Amino acid sequence: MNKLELKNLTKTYGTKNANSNITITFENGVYGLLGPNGAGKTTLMKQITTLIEPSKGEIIYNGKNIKELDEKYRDLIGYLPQDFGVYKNFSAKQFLQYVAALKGLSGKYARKKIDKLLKLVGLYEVRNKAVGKFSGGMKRRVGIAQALLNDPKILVLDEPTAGLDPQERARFRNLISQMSKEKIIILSTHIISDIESIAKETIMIKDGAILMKGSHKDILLGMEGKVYRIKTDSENEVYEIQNKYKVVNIQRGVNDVELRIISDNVPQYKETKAVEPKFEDVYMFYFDLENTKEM
Ligand SMILES: Nc1ncnc2c1ncn2[C@@H]1O[C@H](COP(=O)(O)OP(=O)(O)OP(=O)(O)O)[C@@H](O)[C@H]1O
Repeated sequence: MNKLELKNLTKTYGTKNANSNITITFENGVYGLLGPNGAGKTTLMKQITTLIEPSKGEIIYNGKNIKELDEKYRDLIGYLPQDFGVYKNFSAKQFLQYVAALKGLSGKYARKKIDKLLKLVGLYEVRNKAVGKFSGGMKRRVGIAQALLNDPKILVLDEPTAGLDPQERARFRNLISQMSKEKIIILSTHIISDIESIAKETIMIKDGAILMKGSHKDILLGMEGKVYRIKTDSENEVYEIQNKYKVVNIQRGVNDVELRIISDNVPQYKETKAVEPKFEDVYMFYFDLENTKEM
């Protein structure tokens, strides 16, 4: 069994809540935390990894409070922080040996594990090269390898795909999917396509609180009948539509303009068509469109 329950987690700094009343149950699989900068994702991840103590609420792992489990709980965690740094002069292998030693792993077991992980993240061939010479994506992969050294049951990845190119991102998604059967994997991202392809459940966070959570399908269902495409050749209408509705996308053709909008009521324009919601619409509806597109 692998079950992690967050109950009413709240973190207060002075008069400000970095998060409040977060209640979620995680079981094996990938969970995506989606939200704009400052929404409270990092705070939540640090609470889960015990780096931040909640001001209120509790965390229960397999029926036991993690305060009681203490070291036993920390041994189950693998964490890739957002600001993960590596020692530039170390080779990938030396760096992993160093982290392994910090985690209390040594000898033949550690050596075997390190080789296995270097192969898993595709860095075995360059294992003796200085990490300082690695690309951003390669450094991120070293970060993922170090998070996996202790065979974690709970893997927490803060913005793991930041700075990865599309090929590296695809590789990363495959890696995560392969591991998700026997682990709880919690990852935060701004990138909708990360969530669409691997998360079994998405938790949308805004201003420190959960806005919505559910499967991709459940979340899209909530937007059913709210997304429309309007075509017009009148600039006045474009202006009016932009003022009246949340516009997700706007495309200018030679003779007309096509707008993708979100509305609770059917818009009354000549060329209006209801369309299938996409995850991007959901994000736009609740947050803003900035930072959501794959770079
Ligand atoms: N040590 C602190 N003292 C005061 N306020 C803090 C502290 N840490 C975080 N906050 C505030 O709590 C809120 C949530 O921060 P958090 O870092 O969890 O957001 P986030 O969603 O992870 O954003 P990002 O993606 O930028 O890391 C922010 O408004 C932030 O300014």
